Amino acid sequence: MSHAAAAYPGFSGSSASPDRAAAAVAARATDLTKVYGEGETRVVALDSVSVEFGRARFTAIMGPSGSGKSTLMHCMAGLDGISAGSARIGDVELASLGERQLTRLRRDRIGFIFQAFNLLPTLTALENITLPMDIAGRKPDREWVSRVIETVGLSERLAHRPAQLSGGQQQRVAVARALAAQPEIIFADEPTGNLDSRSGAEVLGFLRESVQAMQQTVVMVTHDPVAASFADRVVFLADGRIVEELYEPTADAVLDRMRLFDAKGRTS
Ligand SMILES: Nc1ncnc2c1ncn2[C@@H]1O[C@H](COP(=O)(O)OP(=O)(O)OP(=O)(O)O)[C@@H](O)[C@H]1O
Repeated sequence: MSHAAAAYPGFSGSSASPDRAAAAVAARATDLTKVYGEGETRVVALDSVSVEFGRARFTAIMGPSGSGKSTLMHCMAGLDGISAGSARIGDVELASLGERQLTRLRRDRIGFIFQAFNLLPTLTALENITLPMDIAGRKPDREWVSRVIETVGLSERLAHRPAQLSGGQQQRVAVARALAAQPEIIFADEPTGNLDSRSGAEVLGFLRESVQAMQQTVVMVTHDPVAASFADRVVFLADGRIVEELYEPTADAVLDRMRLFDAKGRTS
């Protein structure tokens, strides 16, 4: 049993294999470079990064603070422009889109889960879950939404407002909100950063379940080796470059790699 399976009862473990990585690609960066500032304040946050995020796969992005994790996610999600190279969601080249087209793409094709749950306090759990679809003028697929709500265990809490929910429950609402619209890809930035380990494991279990049972694609930035062990694959960044990948990671294997990079960082 993997570490993830031990941490999350009901979690059946990953059946993914590296072979499946060659299957359909949900998002792809090619020689993606992102530079912030100029002159003395110039920072190369991403240095010619090429990476594919497979469909119906759970990928974790790890690396030391400042290595470019959030930048990679923001560029791939169309939240930040790129300096050179290419970032695609499906077949769509993000740099070719205008601001309105980008907004529509984010709304219609991408789901987001942030460390701060970003729920609207005046809305109930159910209203928060269906809000993105309401804004997009899309009719929620009731059967699907019910399945998502059941999967994340919120059936008894739908009329509650965020303040009446625990942190773990609030993040489950955020997960359900991202899943309900059936986006092509979900980007999660430290989704368990504000949760205790048990709630965190639950939320990660639901994300894992959404990949396995619902063929959702998830890309998650995390510092936590246990969180990363729920993924099919871990991509390690250092100084804006991809330096390592790990398939079917265990928390121990992730920790080992992190120690290795720390040691290299100190000696280089
Ligand atoms: N808006 C910005 N303006 C200038 N520099 C930035 C900006 N955003 C990020 N950077 C720089 O780009 C580099 C990568 O930052 P990024 O936030 O992607 O790292 P990270 O790996 O997500 O870090 P952390 O784990 O601390 O969140 C850092 O050196 C950071 O200072």
